[in-house]
Amino acid sequence: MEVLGDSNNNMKAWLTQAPKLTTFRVNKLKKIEVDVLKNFLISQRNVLDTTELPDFYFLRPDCLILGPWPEVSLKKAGKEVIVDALCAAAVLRGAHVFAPGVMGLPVNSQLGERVDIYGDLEGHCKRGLKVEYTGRKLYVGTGYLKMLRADLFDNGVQPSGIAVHTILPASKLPVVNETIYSKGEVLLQNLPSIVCGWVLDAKPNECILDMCAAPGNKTTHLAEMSNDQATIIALDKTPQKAAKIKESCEIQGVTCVTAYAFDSTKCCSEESKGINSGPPFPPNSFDKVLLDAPCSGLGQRPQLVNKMTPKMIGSYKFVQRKLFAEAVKVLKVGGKLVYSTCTITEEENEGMVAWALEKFPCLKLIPAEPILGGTGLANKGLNDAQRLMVQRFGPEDNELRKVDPIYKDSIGFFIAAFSKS
Ligand SMILES: C[S@@+](CC[C@H](N)C(=O)[O-])C[C@H]1O[C@@H](n2cnc3c(N)ncnc32)[C@H](O)[C@@H]1O
Repeated sequence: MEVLGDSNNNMKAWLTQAPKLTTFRVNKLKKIEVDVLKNFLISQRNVLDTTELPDFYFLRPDCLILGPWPEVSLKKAGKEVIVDALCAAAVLRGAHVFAPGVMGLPVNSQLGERVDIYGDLEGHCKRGLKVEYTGRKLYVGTGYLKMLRADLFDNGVQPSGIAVHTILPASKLPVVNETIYSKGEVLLQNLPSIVCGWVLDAKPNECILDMCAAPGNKTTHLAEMSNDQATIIALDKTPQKAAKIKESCEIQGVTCVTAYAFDSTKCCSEESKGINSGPPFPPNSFDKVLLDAPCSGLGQRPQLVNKMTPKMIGSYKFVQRKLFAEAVKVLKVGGKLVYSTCTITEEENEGMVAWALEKFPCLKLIPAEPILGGTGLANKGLNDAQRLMVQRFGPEDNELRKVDPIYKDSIGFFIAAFSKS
């Protein structure tokens, strides 16, 4: 199967790098003090012994962009901590190293000493390695050791907490997360995911269904943009995931969301007593539906390792189609359906749009405005007018429209919008 499209070398290189910017979604329901971020960066600047601060600015009132450290470099410490590939990817995006991600640490390590963080690119490092790892590895950052081998490997329980306090990722992104604001004022969110909320454009008094909602990052964005005055129902398959949505709403002070654990492939039923009774729902119930579908996730960056087989990748379209069919049923006539994925395969993106337009004559593709990403791919089932209505976020050159570089440097993502007649 063709996974990476025609420009595969370019795409592969792009996918292995971290985005050059960090994006926060800003909670409109809370007041954010920008000085908190500034002071946090100043304290890091002192540790890094540099003079300039990273650039930060509001792209829109609900979207804060933070750039990399402009002039900074650290000498390697000469002592290696080996982490798994997922942990390494997180470090490149500005995270600390959490204990479960650590695979190897030299025996003579001391608390508080400077260490170089390396990602294991082969997955061959045995947990608890004491000597130098000789497999393929990538330097991803530098930090201070917060746990010793005894805490990490020797006491028989899964360790938790920060094992290495990252001070500078190899990507030069600031080490920052939402905990610098303690009351849910901001959330780390990839730029295309924020755009997805803008496309759905939740308004007060609208009745909105978020079909695949956990952990609730888009749900809470929709609630906040409606000023907490829409009626939002958020579904996810398992009770643990539905609990995550509730937790996100609590942290962010959102009250207009009701979350249920429910299989959205069955979310429409003629027998339903109405949306207030919970899922399933009657046909034609919602003004807007968001289907942020389960997908192969191949747009995630950086991807240092990907173990998905073509068979696994090809399996997602089946559940996406089932979910899509239910979305069409529960959407009101005149309503808006937004379909999105965080993957790059044409089958789950342009291919799904082409399939839906053929399968549901009541659907019309509409521009997924505000249009900020690139066009849909050519020769993948959409004509040029349709390609211009969808948004594909990636490194591709777009002969049909110019794309601001900021929207080309996040993760791979796709958004399409439909109306129902
Ligand atoms: C891309 S993630 C959603 C991310 C979420 N929209 C956000 O922005 O925080 C897809 C979600 O679909 C859920 N899912 C998969 N199959 C489902 C089904 N049949 N019904 C409901 N949720 C499902 C997964 O559990 C996963 O949480």
